[in-house]
Amino acid sequence: MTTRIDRASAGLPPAAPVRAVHLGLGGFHRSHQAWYTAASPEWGIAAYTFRNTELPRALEQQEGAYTLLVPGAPEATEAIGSISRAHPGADRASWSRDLACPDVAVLTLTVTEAAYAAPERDADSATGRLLAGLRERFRTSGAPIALVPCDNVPDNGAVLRSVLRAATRDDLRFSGWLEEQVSIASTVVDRITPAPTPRDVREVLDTTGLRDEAPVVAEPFSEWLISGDFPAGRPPWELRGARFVDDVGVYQQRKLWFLNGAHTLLAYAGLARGHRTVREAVGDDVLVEMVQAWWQTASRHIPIDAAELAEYRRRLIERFAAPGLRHELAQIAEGGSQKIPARWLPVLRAERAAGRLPEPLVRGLAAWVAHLRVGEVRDPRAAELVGSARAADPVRRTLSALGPDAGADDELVSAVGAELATLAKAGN
Ligand SMILES: NC(=O)c1ccc[n+]([C@@H]2O[C@H](COP(=O)([O-])OP(=O)(O)OC[C@H]3O[C@@H](n4cnc5c(N)ncnc54)[C@H](O)[C@@H]3O)[C@@H](O)[C@H]2O)c1
Ligand SMILES: O=P(O)(O)OC[C@@H](O)[C@@H](O)[C@H](O)[C@H](O)CO
Repeated sequence: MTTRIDRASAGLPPAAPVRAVHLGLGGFHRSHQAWYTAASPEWGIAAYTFRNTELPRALEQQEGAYTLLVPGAPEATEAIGSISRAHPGADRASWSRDLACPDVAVLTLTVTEAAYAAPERDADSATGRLLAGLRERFRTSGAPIALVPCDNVPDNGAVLRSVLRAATRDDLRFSGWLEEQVSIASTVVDRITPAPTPRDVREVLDTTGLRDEAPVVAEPFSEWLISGDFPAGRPPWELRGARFVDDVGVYQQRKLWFLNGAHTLLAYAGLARGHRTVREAVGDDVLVEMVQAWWQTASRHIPIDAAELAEYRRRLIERFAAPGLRHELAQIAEGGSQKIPARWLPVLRAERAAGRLPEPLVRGLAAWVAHLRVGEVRDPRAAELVGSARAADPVRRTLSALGPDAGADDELVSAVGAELATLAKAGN
């Protein structure tokens, strides 16, 4: 009979009082924000999923305790105890109570790129839930709070602010309170955290001797850059290396273009070449050459010192090739319509403005269209995109969905079309 992880079996202190709330409890929150918060025993998190009910149930049975497994760095594997309570998103009563509580100083979010795409008024959307909770706070204590979006979205703080403004413009008192009392930080977040699998449960049992139904596996590297104010205080995240900066802009571009941009290239081009994981894809010289060419192209448009970028690129290849982390290309390929605009388009536009056709992106876009034609497509716009990619003139129609300028660019459409034909001939 194996022992299940809980606070006592993991040697963790009792749950701390809740002073932070999280929306979008998934793998990344557990490997990143909860790990940073775990350095301080005074800050407990009440974490809410969106639709998942299994994860909060498992965490509640474990008193919030879970294992962060770090392959290749056994000293970094640890039991995390910063989640004091876990709730399904449908638990609206607790959500309202937590957000109304003046002791709660911080609300972090990992709600995927799609959640920021439009000002959603639907009560079940991330924005709807966020607004319902903030309205309760406004109605009760009115205490200040800081929102900390942690999704791979450029200017995530400014984007969240404009989503909230658009959704509340008809309510002057509430929107005035949001402007005055709700601070919104911008962040760059980084820690490669593949979607958890049943295999992780077995590995944790082998490593720690404890049964854990909610473990998470992540790489040793972690980064968190934050710019913004915390009017009601915050956990001392800097104890684990978070950095507070005036402006995250250039670091955001570096992360989104170099890391995430390369991931998205590897995902579509790698799947087309029969690979399944990032590690497999960076064992393929053709793909590494394409990623290096992408980085070379992106380097032209980012004001970071060449030596620093070279070191960043070297470390990325190391991180992508790390053994022990099974990062599925299919997972990264999900939601391309939400990811490509942030990861590739700024560089594509800058290159086109300079009269150049960036070869790695031509290949990446062709691989994306090929994926939409034959792959298992998971995307909030799947029906529309699959329809476009499988109709006549697929490249123009699909690129138009990314941006009208891309679809109207004859030279780009023709180059992507030629590449798509080459892929089709090669049997993909
Ligand atoms: N996994 C990583 O390596 C990583 C690294 C950096 C940033 N991120 C960011 O974190 C996000 C979550 O990643 P994850 O690995 O935790 O994924 P996950 O699938 O494990 O968890 C995602 C969470 O978001 C919720 N969610 C999904 N769609 C939503 C929506 N429309 N509105 C609100 N919530 C929604 C899910 O229910 C779940 O609670 C990513 O989308 C990305 O922006 C992830
Ligand atoms: O999490 P997503 O789906 O936005 O993107 C997939 C990966 O590119 C991403 O999770 C990276 O691994 C992560 O951003 C590294 O910090």
